[in-house]
Amino acid sequence: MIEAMGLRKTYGRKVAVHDLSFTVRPGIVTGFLGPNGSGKSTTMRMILGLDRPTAGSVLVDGRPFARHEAPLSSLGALLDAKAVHTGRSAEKHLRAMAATAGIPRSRVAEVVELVGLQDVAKRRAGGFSLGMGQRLGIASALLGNPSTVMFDEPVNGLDPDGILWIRNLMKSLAREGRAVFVSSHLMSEMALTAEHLVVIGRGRLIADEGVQTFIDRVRPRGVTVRSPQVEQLTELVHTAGGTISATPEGAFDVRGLTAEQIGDGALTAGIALHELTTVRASLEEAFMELTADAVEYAAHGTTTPGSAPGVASGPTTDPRTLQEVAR
Ligand SMILES: Nc1ncnc2c1ncn2[C@@H]1O[C@H](COP(=O)(O)OP(=O)(O)OP(=O)(O)O)[C@@H](O)[C@H]1O
Repeated sequence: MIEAMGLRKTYGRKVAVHDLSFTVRPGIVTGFLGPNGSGKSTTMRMILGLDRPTAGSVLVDGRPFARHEAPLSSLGALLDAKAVHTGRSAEKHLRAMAATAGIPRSRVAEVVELVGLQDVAKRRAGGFSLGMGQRLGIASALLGNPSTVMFDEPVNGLDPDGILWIRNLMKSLAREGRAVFVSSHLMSEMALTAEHLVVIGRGRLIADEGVQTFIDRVRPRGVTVRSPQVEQLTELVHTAGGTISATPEGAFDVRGLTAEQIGDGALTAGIALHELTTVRASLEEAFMELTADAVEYAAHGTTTPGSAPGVASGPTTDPRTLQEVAR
């Protein structure tokens, strides 16, 4: 478990991280998202004690990481997979790490198998491909059987097989009850992997909430409707102030009205509907919208003056209900 409390980091006059507070809980994958330069690496470095906070503090399992007697058993981290430039074999590299940390040798074979490096464990790690290096970095992070794992951009540069492997690994580490904290630029990947999100922009907290809650903060993209009564449907939508356009799949994309409004209006007007689906924003669309100007937004639960553009309260529409329109 990671608890950041009022974390702040300045470099000269540059404020890289502003009063950041969040918790990474056990048993779930928490995604750490933010545009480039938003302070993710700086935050991770402060968690590991590699950078000292200008203010605030961060605890790993209730203590600063540096104060743990067996740090590798509390937090395992992969910050830069390319950092493993070693002339040693993967096995020797892991054995040396284990010996330094007082971890039994038998654990080396376990992690080698866990990350699927058995066949190449005796090969020089310096000659590893990016994917193999990534696996070795993860093996190093898991060596101490830590209760918390933290990975910075673990899927960068990996092929689809490697990405799938990392996704499944993260989920299984969380299922084992570990706290998993992972940053990534790949939103579609995060949507599949993470249950919870910590989102920052320009060093400030934008969201600390479930993935679906985050997505629901932006307007749905529209409503997909199928109906054999095209003319009546079109008239209904236009009269209520919505827009309607045909999709290549033979359905209609309705904007400016909710599915409930369309459904109720169609019922009153006697229009048969064969499909009525709200199209939710993707995580990527929500992320782009909510981090577009990070300074304008506040963490969930706090307010900014006026309502932040893009933060949904439902589509704007004709104040009349569609039943009224249909009558
Ligand atoms: N050692 C440093 N000296 C001065 N400024 C720094 C230093 N490290 C980071 N910064 C600045 O702090 C801000 C946050 O950087 P950081 O690397 O933490 O962001 P990030 O979210 O990890 O970005 P990316 O996704 O591009 O890796 C950036 O503006 C960066 O230029």
